[in-house]
Amino acid sequence: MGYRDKLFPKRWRDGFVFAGKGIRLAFREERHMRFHVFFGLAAVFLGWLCGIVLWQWTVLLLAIAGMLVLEMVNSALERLVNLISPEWNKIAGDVKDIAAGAVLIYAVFAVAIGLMIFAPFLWEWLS
Ligand SMILES: Nc1ncnc2c1ncn2[C@@H]1O[C@H](COP(=O)(O)OP(=O)(O)OP(=O)(O)O)[C@@H](O)[C@H]1O
Repeated sequence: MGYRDKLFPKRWRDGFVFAGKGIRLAFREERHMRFHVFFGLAAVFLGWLCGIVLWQWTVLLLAIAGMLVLEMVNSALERLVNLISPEWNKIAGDVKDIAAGAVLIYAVFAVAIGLMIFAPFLWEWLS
């Protein structure tokens, strides 16, 4: 076993490679994922512009990461449902709807968090 394999075993490296593949796939093939990445980056830029403090960065990054993760889980579930049940099936539809509902709930809270962090800065700029 080489020095590199001892430090970072091949199965760990493979894990990162597969995860990276999944992230690229979601970004390339899922429109909503690109939408969330765009708004996440816009929020980070706005945070930098406004000079938000550490706790605000923490909350903002948690909200963005949560949104991206949830969207990816939703996309994975959609694909799994399409694989298992390509025909119409009530339970298959329920699974997709519940997962989509979870994304919507998170998105509403993420927007609320964004407003709570940035509204005071926007208010100051406007007044
Ligand atoms: N196999 C199925 N059986 C029953 N209902 C389904 C099935 N597939 C989809 N549906 C219903 O149609 C809706 C839309 O499904 P679809 O696969 O187009 O997902 P989507 O949310 O539009 O995906 P995308 O994120 O790619 O736009 C689901 O939320 C569900 O209500």
